[in-house]
Amino acid sequence: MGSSGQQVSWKLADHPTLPKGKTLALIVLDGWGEYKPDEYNCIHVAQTPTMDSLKQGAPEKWRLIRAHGKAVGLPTEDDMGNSEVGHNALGAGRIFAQGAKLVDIALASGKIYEGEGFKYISECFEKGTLHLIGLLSDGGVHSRLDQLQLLLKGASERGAKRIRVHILTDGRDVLDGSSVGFVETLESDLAKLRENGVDARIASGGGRMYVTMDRYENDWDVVKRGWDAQVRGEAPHKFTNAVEAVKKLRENANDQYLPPFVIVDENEKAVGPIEDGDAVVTFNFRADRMVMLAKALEHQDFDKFDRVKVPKIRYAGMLQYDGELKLPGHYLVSPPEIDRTSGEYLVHNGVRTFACRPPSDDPQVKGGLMKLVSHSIHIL
Ligand SMILES: O=C(O)[C@H](O)COP(=O)(O)O
Repeated sequence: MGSSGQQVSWKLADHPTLPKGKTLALIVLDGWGEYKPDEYNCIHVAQTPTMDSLKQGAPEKWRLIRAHGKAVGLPTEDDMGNSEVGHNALGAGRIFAQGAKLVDIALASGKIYEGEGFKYISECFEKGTLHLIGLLSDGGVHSRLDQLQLLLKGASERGAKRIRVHILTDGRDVLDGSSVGFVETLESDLAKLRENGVDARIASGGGRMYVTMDRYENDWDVVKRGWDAQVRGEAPHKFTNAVEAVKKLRENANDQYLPPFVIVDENEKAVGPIEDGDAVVTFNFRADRMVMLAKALEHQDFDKFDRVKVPKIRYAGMLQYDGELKLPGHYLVSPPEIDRTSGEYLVHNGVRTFACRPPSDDPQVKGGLMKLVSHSIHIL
């Protein structure tokens, strides 16, 4: 069965030019591409004799494929590619809307508010606080500021009376230093919500590479630093204003590595630790750097660090981040369902495959290009 529910044949026609019985290699070069040949293009400027000889040796066989924008299921042509969308798109044979686009569609249609995930968290709006945790930038790789803005508006219009945003500054998918502008924009949005009677504030923050957004279980201390600030309201730096916090902490660190901070009131009390009865949404659509926090928020038997306090909350991810682990159990938008990948076709047609990939790419690759199928050998 295909994703449309129709019976689809697995049979592949013989390729018009590729000979049968010969070995074929598919090699993915991460970060390699062609663009305007100017002095700022490092691949153009570098000595690349092997690639040059491949290109010049058989120009009739040389093809360029797009790895960004609409060709890989992103919302616009201005969206840069990244490893997750590339791994999902390669070998799918069709264009699937990726997380960023699925969230855009769900927000534009309002369907995000009709889904099970939003209903689940909104049960807390009457008595509890809505916490939004995620990357604050317009990079479009893990999250987008305009999606956060729409979610803030939509949630407050649907009953959220007290909102706390826990920000992670970027400087990796966007320019270093841009964090200040993003925090100013968010602060002005929150001020407008306050004018309309919603108690909305930034509660904590830190740089994405030092606070919360680790990946592949590389360093749980990163997640712990975020947990202490977001859940316990504890951090080495305390400020009464988030713009001031980011400006001050940038004196000794760039956006990616800002140390954790909490926003406190005039009595030095944190304004927004996560408490029993609260709702939490992690608003990144991309999975890899949110899975670890999702585990800490959701798993009863979590043992990667001492959480000290484990509030009884209702938690939803922007998307479900791991389909196999069903993590998190509640989410606002369903992730792309990528089926019938090229790897599956090869197996169904009796073509033996050998796949070799870095273990770090596992969560992304297993959904797309090299979806694990029986009879294919995978080496990590
Ligand atoms: O998470 C990161 O490090 C970047 O935002 C994207 O990196 P990648 O797409 O190359 O994994």
